[in-house]
Amino acid sequence: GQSWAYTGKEGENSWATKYSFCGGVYQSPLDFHGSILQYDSTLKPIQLYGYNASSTDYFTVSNNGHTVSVSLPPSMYIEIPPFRYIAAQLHFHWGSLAGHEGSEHCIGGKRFPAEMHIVHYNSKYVDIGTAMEVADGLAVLGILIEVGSFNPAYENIISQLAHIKFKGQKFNIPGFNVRHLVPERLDEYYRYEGSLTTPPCNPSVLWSVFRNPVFISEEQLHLLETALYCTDQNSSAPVEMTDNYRTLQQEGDRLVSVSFRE
Ligand SMILES: NS(=O)(=O)c1cc(-c2ccccc2)cc(-c2ccccc2)c1
Ligand SMILES: [Zn+2]
Repeated sequence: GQSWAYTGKEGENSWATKYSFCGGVYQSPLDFHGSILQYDSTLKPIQLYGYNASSTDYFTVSNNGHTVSVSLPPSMYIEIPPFRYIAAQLHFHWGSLAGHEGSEHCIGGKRFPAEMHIVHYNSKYVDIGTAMEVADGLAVLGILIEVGSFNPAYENIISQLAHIKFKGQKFNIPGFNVRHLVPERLDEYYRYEGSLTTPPCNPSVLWSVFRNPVFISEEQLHLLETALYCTDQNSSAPVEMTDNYRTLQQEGDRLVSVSFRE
């Protein structure tokens, strides 16, 4: 489709001219801060199914010019009663060597080094394109990423980035257990109604952002921040893929439900 970027003429302040939802309501990401949080005792632990993909399955890792995405099999899904949401793909948002802060959601004003999104669509819709167009179509899991010790699960993806340095490149990798990319506590998360954080910014996402971050090493983060380009292999003006996160949006009259007390 049309082009957009995170900086320059086609940066996020111009998204709304080409993608009207981006200037609309219920936009994401948000900063999870005291005054908009509300404890909700009815929020149950997120239920993951089929996340332990077999190594005979394969995932396709792609550079789409804006992020690195990993295709996921429809045998993977989550249940958020009363609906089942089928996995589609996961992808990342990160910063740069300069800033090292590239998460989209923030907690109490703290931006994390990076964030991973696992995108699912409501099984009541025939396909993801249809689901994107309706308010209850998508459910995205947000995983905040902190710097800590080396993470072998994330290495499954990070070790492949050299194969997809340029826009349009894809590479198949053996399936692995995606559960190991997700924090331990599936019962502690922030929940709100929001949107895609990239154009076309459809307000069709039920967000669940886990309270606890996962950890990757400084070297793994450095690779994520330096390996990829937004441009294709033949470009005469290569553009590094960094700072691919959207700024914080207005919560409007929205509250964010939290599944934990303190
Ligand atoms: N950040 S996000 O979670 O809101 C998101 C979801 C989906 C998405 C993916 C499949 C089905 C439906 C929605 C795609 C992107 C995206 C990121 C970079 C470039 C282009 C698209 C981002
Ligand atoms: Zn995302």
